[in-house]
Amino acid sequence: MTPPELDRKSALFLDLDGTLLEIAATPEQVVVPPGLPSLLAHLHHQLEGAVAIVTGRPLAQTDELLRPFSASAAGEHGVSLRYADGTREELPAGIAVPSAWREELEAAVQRWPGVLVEPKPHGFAVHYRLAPEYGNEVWRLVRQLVPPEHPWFHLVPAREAVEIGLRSASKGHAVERLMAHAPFHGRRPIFIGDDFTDEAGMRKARELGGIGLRVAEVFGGDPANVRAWLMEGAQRLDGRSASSIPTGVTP
Ligand SMILES: O=P(O)(O)OC[C@H]1O[C@H](O[C@H]2O[C@H](CO)[C@@H](O)[C@H](O)[C@H]2O)[C@H](O)[C@@H](O)[C@@H]1O
Repeated sequence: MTPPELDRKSALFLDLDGTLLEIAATPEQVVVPPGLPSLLAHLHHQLEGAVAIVTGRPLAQTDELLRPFSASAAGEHGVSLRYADGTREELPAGIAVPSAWREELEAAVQRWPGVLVEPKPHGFAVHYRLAPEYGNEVWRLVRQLVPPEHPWFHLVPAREAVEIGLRSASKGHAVERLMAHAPFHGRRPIFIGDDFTDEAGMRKARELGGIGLRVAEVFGGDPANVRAWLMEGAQRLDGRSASSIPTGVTP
């Protein structure tokens, strides 16, 4: 499948890790290509603000990574929302993975060298990319902690990781909420993602008359191709040459 052409009525919903950014050994080691924030800012200007980052990372961390670009966004797989006018929808701080579970996971990773925990304001991720031999044990423990029928929390499979997240949130819900507001309302949503949690965002984009693009299928699994497509879209929208876009982004 070839990706569609961006047009002035598009709205972009972009996942971060594995979509805009190459996967790194640990969450802290991701590298943001130097021109990416300005490319996003340029598209944001061209699409009158209809560009949102929809990520599993907390919003503060996302802003830090993409600084100075900051716009509409959903963090922690849809738990936190920020609209174009800066309004936030955020759950109370107390609605979070219970400290007993956090402590049990922190204690467990002491026995599993290379396994990392990533505490978030509401959720809690465990990464085994550096020690895949412990993947089964990680899953065994999180399944014990969070049974399938748990009313508030569920397990979110991720790339070489698993996260305990809030059942009530999803990237689909985030797309729906953002699409109900300016400047997204009335546009054609294009959701691009690479991971299990992105599927809900893609489904919602399709339900709302748009499209969902999997990085593996449409971009050969390579975030550089996603960035190149965004760059081409920006050029086409401008009717200008690549050199006139102040990004310096190299796919
Ligand atoms: O929704 P996303 O923006 O794709 O975020 C999903 C998770 O991404 C991060 O973890 C993943 O990327 C890391 C850096 O490349 C990698 O080391 C890890 O193995 C991946 O699972 C992030 O750390 C999580 O918080 C996000 O939920």
